[in-house]
Amino acid sequence: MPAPDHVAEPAPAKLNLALHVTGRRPDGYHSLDMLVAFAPFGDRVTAEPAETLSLALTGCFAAGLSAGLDNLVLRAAGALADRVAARGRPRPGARLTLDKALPVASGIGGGSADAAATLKALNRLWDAGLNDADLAALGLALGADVPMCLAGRPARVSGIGETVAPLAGLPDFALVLVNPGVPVATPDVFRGLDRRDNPPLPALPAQFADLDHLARWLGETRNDLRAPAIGLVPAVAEAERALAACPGCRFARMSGSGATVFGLFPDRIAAAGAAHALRRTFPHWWVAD
Ligand SMILES: C[C@](O)(CO)[C@H](O)COP(=O)(O)OP(=O)(O)OC[C@H]1O[C@@H](n2ccc(N)nc2=O)[C@H](O)[C@@H]1O
Ligand SMILES: Nc1ncnc2c1ncn2[C@@H]1O[C@H](COP(=O)(O)OP(=O)(O)OP(=O)(O)O)[C@@H](O)[C@H]1O
Repeated sequence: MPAPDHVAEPAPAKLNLALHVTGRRPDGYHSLDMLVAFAPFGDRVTAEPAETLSLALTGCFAAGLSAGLDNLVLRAAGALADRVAARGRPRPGARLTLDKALPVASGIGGGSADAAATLKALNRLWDAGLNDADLAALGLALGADVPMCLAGRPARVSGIGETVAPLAGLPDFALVLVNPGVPVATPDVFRGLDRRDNPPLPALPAQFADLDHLARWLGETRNDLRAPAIGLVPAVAEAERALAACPGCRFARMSGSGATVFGLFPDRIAAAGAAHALRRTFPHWWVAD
């Protein structure tokens, strides 16, 4: 089969439905026990053949981001190009475009999702032949969230993010995401933790019967990064309260290290109604459904 001349990969927002900090390794990284899921929307990475690597940014959050070598898209592309070159092939290039729809440094893994989408896109464009385990190992070196973003489906995730156990499925729900517009640096939030030896997640049922079952189970869990994040950005608590008060919202919680808060709704009509009301009340917040 000839190599494709244009590859596009979605980079959906990652949600930490539950996040327990269970320890700290000698290198400073924290061991975590998490339930993660993915939104049906997010960024998008496209790749076309070219002599060298380059990156163009589009989308409503492009302005806040550098298109230089520090961008996780170019870091992922560079790491994969090195791997291809190490096998004796010429170092490949690509013209990459990142459509940045997710707010930056917002706890929904945008950079990690972009890195994962880039690895997948270029693995195909370059016919590089890396398997899922190779890609996950390469991805982990770019960010702890990249392996779960490569999997791209609901999972229990542990270690520092490298152990990804896909779940049979989650009940159907519709999502609303709210971000109060303040970027949060993940290391600052981990630094603010009072305790690092919390219990792991409670046992997962073989299957969740419905959204109310999932919401009850989530009620027994935590996001341990919530308190330090609220210490840095008090508006997270306001976003949680505003979402939880929307008609139909079954559960609301901060994702990752913040400041984005997700709300779970039974259907798209309830979610759209909540998003509309939130946009009117908080015109400066980012609201997605
Ligand atoms: C908070 C989460 O988003 C939950 O999914 C992730 O653990 C963070 O994932 P990420 O942004 O891809 O993380 P990285 O870029 O690897 O690390 C950013 C910083 O977060 C802290 N960090 C991250 C992951 C982890 N398991 N322990 C940590 O302590 C470290 O200070 C690290 O320097
Ligand atoms: N393509 C990218 N998208 C977003 N951030 C990027 C990208 N490339 C580099 N970065 C840098 O990575 C940092 C983290 O951004 P990101 O949006 O991934 O954070 P996050 O959503 O809090 O991630 P997580 O949930 O994994 O902690 C930012 O400081 C940003 O400058």
